[in-house]
Amino acid sequence: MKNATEQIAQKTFGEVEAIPSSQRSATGWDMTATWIGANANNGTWYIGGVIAAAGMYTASVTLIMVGILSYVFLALAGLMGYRTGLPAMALTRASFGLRGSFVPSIINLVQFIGWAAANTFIAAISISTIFNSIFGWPAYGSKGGNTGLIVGIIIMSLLHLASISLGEKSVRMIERVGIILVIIFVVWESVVVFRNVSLSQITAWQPPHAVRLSSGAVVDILAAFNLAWVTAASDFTRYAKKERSATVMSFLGANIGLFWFAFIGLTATIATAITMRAFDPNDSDPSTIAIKLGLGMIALLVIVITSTTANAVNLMAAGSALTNMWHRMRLGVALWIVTFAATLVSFIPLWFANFLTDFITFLDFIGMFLGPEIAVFLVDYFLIRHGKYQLEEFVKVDGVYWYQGGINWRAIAAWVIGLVSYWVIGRIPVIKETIGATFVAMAIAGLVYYVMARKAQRTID
Ligand SMILES: Nc1ccnc(=O)[nH]1
Repeated sequence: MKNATEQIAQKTFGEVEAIPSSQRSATGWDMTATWIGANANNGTWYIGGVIAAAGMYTASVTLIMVGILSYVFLALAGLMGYRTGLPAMALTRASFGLRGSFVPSIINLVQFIGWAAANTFIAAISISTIFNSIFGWPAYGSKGGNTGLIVGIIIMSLLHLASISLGEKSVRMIERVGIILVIIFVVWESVVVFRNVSLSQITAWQPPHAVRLSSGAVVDILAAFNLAWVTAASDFTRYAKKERSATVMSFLGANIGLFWFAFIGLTATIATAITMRAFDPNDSDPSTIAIKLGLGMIALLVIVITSTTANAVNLMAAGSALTNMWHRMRLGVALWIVTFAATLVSFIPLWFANFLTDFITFLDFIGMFLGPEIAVFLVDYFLIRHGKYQLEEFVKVDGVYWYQGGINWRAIAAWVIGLVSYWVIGRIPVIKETIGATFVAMAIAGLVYYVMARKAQRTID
């Protein structure tokens, strides 16, 4: 125990709260359900439709490989949260420095608000399409088509407010009911898809040359899509009772949600392209497909519910990032702020002609910023610190994680090198055609950080 003078002498920076094992209640099933719920939604369906532009074979092989690799990173990040009890952004204090962790925190705040807005907009497109078919409102993209979108955004935002104000329990309830509706809908839709076209037709279909996506482009799209969850992992796994739940179950849940929904989006989009004899990646919207295939009202329900559950995870992660920077703010208040911000951001695509282009740009930024960041904090925890962080150092000015003035410049440098690499490598044709830039940039950032951090450790020893 420190005496009073020592405590005054020891200056602190912010606050972090570790969840002790006595307060942990999340089971393996909760972890699986959280990550299935996170990925079993409209956005995943939509991304499945987007990668259809690479053809069935490239799209599905890439989907599986990138999913497995990305969610190994999710499991590793989840393990950090489980072992320490700390939220994701507080954990980056150890690698980036107490002050340096503001960089990952701001990125997380922006990207999770961005995701909530993207999912809201994707849901609003669906809602407006359904209003068009049921009430004859002008369709998305035609004159007056914004009315349906605006109503859709408002419906989604009210549901977000309801889900955060009622707290975690209500989200869990929505999740449980939602998953049953989703299963019914998805089975139904699969039956309709395969009644109209055969699997062999789907695998034989080739995208038109003008819109064809290379395999590297698909890797980068999917990597960004999947890695975006990694920086939220600890926010949830720190409540897990068992290590296996935090790691294996998160891994399984995220992959199940991803494969399940992206495959439906993929096959349904190709099926639409075959039956309509025209391919449009914007057709990947589930309700466009639902209506073209003769489904309707139930699609609306499923879309709204699943987007709400996914966004509950996004808003929680954004709120948590805000509290790492603004420690006097309670999580509840932070949640209200990020939810309002997400509502405002959801309206932005209304002013741009093509949501798909905006969305791909958003993913490009995520891959560039997050990939190298994830590489740095995983290398720091597992390789530099050998899986041990000292909890009491997380708030100490001049402590182990203070580095120079609160910033670990080595982490920042490795991260910047990683993101410049992403930018440069992504422009090399052979990379674009094959493995994509994201994982290469991660490897570079991780390696650079490892070398610099080891060198620094040796000089101290
Ligand atoms: N793939 C995703 C990552 C993060 N947030 C989402 O809503 N979706």
